[in-house]
Amino acid sequence: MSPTPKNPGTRNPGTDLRPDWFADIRINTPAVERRAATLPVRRSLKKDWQAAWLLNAVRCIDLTTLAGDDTEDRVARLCAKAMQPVAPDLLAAMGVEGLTTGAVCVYPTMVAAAKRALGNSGVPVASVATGFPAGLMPLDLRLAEIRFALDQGADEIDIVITRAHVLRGDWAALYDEIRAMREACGPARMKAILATGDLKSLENVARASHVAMQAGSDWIKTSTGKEGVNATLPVSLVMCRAIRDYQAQTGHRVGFKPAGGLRTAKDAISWQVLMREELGRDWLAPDLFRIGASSLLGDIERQISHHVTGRYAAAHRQAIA
Ligand SMILES: O=C[C@H](O)COP(=O)(O)O
Repeated sequence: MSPTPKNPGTRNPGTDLRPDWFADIRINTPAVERRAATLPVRRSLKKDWQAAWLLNAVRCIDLTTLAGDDTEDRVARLCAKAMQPVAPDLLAAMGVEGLTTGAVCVYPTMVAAAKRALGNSGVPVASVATGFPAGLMPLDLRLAEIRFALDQGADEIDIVITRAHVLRGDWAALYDEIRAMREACGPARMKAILATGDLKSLENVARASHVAMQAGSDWIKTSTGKEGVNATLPVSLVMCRAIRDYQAQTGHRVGFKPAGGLRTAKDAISWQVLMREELGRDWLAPDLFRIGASSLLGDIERQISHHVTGRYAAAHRQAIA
């Protein structure tokens, strides 16, 4: 029997490096792909049920801007959207109050602007760090970047791993690097971006997931959004099963964040079905589930508008995100 689960929101303290927990992992890729293919059609969600799942997706979104031309003004507009992600008239029609996104996610130099814009709304600011997106910088600079983001006020840190450690099977190097990042994060909760599109095999995805959790990551995240292939359902299924195995071994609950390329309301529902069926209802809340997305919210709001009014809103009503 698994150890008793920890409370939501508590940190994952990690463990010593335990390669024996993942060394023998073999993945049946066709079986994973078949299972993943069932998820988008697993539930035919209609009307109120569909609206409820879409509203839940909104509260789990890390509303993101990670572009070279980001400005403080753009970040302020993103934050306004995070605090009021769906038009007030639509929410009122559904009897919903106080809906925000799970967080906003920005580059370190934009954290202070995001904190100012969000004020005391309670919406956390997540900062990417450690040489996002490639991570190819000396470790001391990557750790310094975490400290900079924290000084600016970041509540959560999304780190990137050195893909070469995974490709060479150097699990000790990967563990030590993530452990050092976790220590640099202090009280801020940490998401480890595995950049799964760079990892070459589902076995590597599973092994990197285990090492990231053993090193104390509070969430594991698929992608930066900048790889050639970003979040996919097969990769997400493998990562969720690693989370389940880690919980069975330790009792610690680690969150999951698919990111990159999630654009449609249908995506938002498919990934929630995955969480519900593989990890259970507790993984449908922002403490344990985030969707990293820059443009998903627009389609969700469009579908919610259709649900409430019977019409699709004009694009200008969903101008941001
Ligand atoms: O972490 C979030 C991703 O960078 C967002 O990717 P996206 O722009 O494809 O939604």
